[in-house]
Amino acid sequence: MNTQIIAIANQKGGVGKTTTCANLGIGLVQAGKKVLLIDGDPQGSLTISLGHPQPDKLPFTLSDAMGRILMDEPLRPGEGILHHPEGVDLMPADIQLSGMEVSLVNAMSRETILRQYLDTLKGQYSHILIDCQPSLGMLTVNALAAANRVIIPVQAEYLPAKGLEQLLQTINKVKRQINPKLQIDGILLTMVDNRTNFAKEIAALLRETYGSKIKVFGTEIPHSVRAKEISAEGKSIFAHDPNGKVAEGYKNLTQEVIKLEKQREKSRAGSIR
Ligand SMILES: Nc1ncnc2c1ncn2[C@@H]1O[C@H](COP(=O)(O)OP(=O)(O)OP(=O)(O)O)[C@@H](O)[C@H]1O
Ligand SMILES: [Mg+2]
Repeated sequence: MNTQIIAIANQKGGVGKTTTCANLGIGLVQAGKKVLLIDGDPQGSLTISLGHPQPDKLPFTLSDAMGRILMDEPLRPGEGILHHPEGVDLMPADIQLSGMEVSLVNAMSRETILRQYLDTLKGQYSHILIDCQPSLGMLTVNALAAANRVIIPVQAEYLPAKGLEQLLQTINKVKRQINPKLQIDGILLTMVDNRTNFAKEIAALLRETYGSKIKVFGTEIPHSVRAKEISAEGKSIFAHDPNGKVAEGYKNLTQEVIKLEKQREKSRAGSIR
């Protein structure tokens, strides 16, 4: 299986990375895909939002898996992977993962430990989504080194000035030095309040500034309290508010993501022919 590995990254906090990871992941499951989510944040927000309120009580988390790779120790097939009732698999994270940031500093091939871990799982999934922490540290670099695609959620409420530049620089550096396959899928506007023109202005500004280089997804995720409620419920927006506008947003995003990979496959096939 040609596994698509998508990092959901932005070093700015609270822009909708985790919400997007969970709901795009479950959206892909509903579209018939086999999906693994990786919680790449020591805060464990993705783990919590998928029904595990105390990640530090879990017997095995991403830091254990990466530790095995670092120590060259074997992993059992699927070891520590949790199954969510809505059909998605999850490699959880807890606060121990913050220690990994330190362990990696002096490790050999430190940028590719996560990639090596995912290599052991790849054949089993059509899609692996990585929820990044809000920083550009070693864990995010590991996610970018493992991925072939990046989605950048941007909260439509603020002008994403300097931060985005820095993120794009990091992505380009990883692409140049470690992972030439890495491609930016696009910028995703989140928490869009349609009562104001702000999102439209920001989208226009983003397209003007980056449009020639980076796609801004046609889908925008609307702001809704229903989206805020889901992390406490441990379920997706599709289960919590199936007919709401956020569910519709993530459904459309799922279709855009699938369309992108089909387009790329086609152009690859075309260039081989
Ligand atoms: N479409 C939405 N409408 C309203 N609230 C939302 C929406 N999407 C996410 N939120 C809320 O905004 C907050 C931040 O979202 P989320 O945790 O997904 O962001 P994040 O980028 O992962 O944050 P962090 O950088 O801390 O990891 C959460 O409380 C979440 O419930
Ligand atoms: Mg998060």
